[in-house]
Amino acid sequence: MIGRLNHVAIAVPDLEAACATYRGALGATVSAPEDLPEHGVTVVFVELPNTKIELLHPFGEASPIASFFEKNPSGGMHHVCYEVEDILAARDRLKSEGARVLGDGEPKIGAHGKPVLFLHPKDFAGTLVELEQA
Ligand SMILES: CC[C@H](C(=O)O)C(=O)SCCNC(=O)CCNC(=O)[C@H](O)C(C)(C)COP(=O)(O)OP(=O)(O)OC[C@H]1O[C@@H](n2cnc3c(N)ncnc32)[C@H](O)[C@@H]1OP(=O)(O)O
Ligand SMILES: [Co+2]
Repeated sequence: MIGRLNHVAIAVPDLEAACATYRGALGATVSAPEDLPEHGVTVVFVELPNTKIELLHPFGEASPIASFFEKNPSGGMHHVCYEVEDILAARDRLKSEGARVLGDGEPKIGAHGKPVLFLHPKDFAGTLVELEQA
């Protein structure tokens, strides 16, 4: 069911500093920051030959990633995003197998303009999983 690795997300306490590190020390191509109010984050994408790194920083008062920094003050790996051919079929299969789909269970449009869903980390080896419609 899951296909390509679309991105690996890293939550960062200082977005500007993280961008400078990826551009400078790592010589990577880094996009401009994009605020996603509906998701409570500001995102930047680091383009790699085979996938992307999503640098995440809280946006607004009710960011779902704010509490992540209470346990991970320096930031760290936040989630992985896999592509699926049919996000609704994937959701229904996962729910039938008892996996917890976060939010109201309906896909929302993500940073790439595609429908996305999130699956509870406790059901996937302690890793927050995002699914994105390919
Ligand atoms: C969609 C736009 C963009 C894109 O790519 O297109 C994005 O990716 S936006 C990304 C930001 N949005 C989200 O992360 C939405 C989904 N996340 C959530 O709903 C919450 O973050 C949730 C439910 C995963 C955790 O919420 P919260 O931290 O408030 O809950 P708890 O503190 O009760 O945590 C429960 C339990 O899970 C552990 N946890 C929390 N976050 C993570 C994580 N990122 N990876 C692994 N584990 C995580 C937390 O430590 C708790 O564990 P416990 O052992 O019970 O202490
Ligand atoms: Co993501």
